[in-house]
Amino acid sequence: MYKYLHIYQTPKLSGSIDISGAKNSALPAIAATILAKNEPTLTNVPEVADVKTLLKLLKILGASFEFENNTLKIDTSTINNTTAVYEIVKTMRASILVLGPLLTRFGECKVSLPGGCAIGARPVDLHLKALERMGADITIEGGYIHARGKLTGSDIVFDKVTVTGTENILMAAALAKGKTRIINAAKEPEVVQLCEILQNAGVEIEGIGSDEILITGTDGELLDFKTARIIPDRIEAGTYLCAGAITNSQITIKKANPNHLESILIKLNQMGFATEIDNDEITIKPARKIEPVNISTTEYPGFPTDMQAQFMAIATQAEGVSIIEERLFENRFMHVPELNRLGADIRIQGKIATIYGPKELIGADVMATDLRASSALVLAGLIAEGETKVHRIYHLFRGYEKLLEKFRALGAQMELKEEPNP
Ligand SMILES: CC(=O)N[C@H]1[C@@H](OP(=O)(O)OP(=O)(O)OC[C@H]2O[C@@H](n3ccc(=O)[nH]c3=O)[C@H](O)[C@@H]2O)O[C@H](CO)[C@@H](O)[C@@H]1O
Ligand SMILES: C=C(OP(=O)(O)O)C(=O)O
Repeated sequence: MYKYLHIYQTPKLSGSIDISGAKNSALPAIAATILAKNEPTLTNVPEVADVKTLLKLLKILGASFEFENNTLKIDTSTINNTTAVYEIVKTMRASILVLGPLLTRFGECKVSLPGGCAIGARPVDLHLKALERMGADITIEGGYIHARGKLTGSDIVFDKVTVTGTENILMAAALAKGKTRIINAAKEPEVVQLCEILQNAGVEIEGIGSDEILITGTDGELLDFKTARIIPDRIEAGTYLCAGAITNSQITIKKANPNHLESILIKLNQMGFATEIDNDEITIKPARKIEPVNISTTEYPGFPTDMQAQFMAIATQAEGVSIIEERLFENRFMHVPELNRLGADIRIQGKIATIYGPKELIGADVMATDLRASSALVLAGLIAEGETKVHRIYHLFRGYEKLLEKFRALGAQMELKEEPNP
């Protein structure tokens, strides 16, 4: 049997929901526990498929953990295997995050080379070059990255800003001998949280939140982790705000961090939606007229690629022509043909999507292709006349905790249904 999401048209949403911890912060934070001498505790960890996949990988490596009520207590002192197998890595690219910590702690590891995925080729060449600069000997054998050697601090210049690349080098540098300078580092809030976790565990780090980070390694000494609370998921927060926007409703998200959502809020405001911030709560209000928008995805603090698909769904309802440029991933428009199946008029030319709005959407069968493309289809399904079935829904559960519960709390009508494999 396989599951699909059956969505009934829901003209208006209302009410409020809590935002979960960020998947993209939980993953590096969990990988970093490989560097621990104690048993670290992480709170506000989202119970999503990607987190469970990473924990499965750590268990295969020999770690043990308890994960209950969003609190993770993990013991990595028992790791006795340093091979991240293909069977796990193929289901989650972020498994590459164990490369830096395994190598720096054990001096040797094998990590299956992540292939391309639905949104692009996504090479890891920058991770590998940086580790080589730090003294690693890296070969690719039988589809595996085989890394060996003791790491020493070095100057790393990333040719492109890479989030998991920066995270891998931060973790590798934490136990290396000497100082590592990362130039052109990623500044995403998730990178900042990883720096803070490592700093609280005893690693000297300067330049946190800037594009130049200086890490003084402990020369092999394991770290004493303090309990850390995973930051709110800015992409989940943005997605629910988009649900308010596409249905032109007033809803409130709680336990969010508005500072991490600036570019998203600005674009919602430009589209005519007022937003009100009260500490960690954000309320979105209906627009008198939904205005078209121009968006170009870029690194933080710019507009996130992980919100591109959701804004495209809203743009189908704007009164005029919107332009969305995807600058990070070469294949991140897989939702376009599916939105068009629902009645949207979106045309792609290279990195640019032109969205002709407003168009009345009509329910249909659509196919989820990746995590955020799936969420855009759910948003479109809310306003599509009649019923929409979103297939291959497992993508969504990689990153949205309690998705059905949260949408239902806002008044949406949707259910998970099963049908035999075709
Ligand atoms: C688990 C996690 O945190 N995932 C996020 C992370 O992915 P991820 O860390 O994989 O994305 P990167 O920041 O590395 O990718 C940015 C760009 O650099 C390129 N690149 C990257 C590494 C490399 O070695 N060579 C190379 O060419 C990529 O193909 C892409 O075009 O940041 C992306 C960009 O904000 C987000 O969409 C993902 O949700
Ligand atoms: C692209 C994403 O995740 P990943 O980098 O793990 O594929 C995402 O969270 O939108």
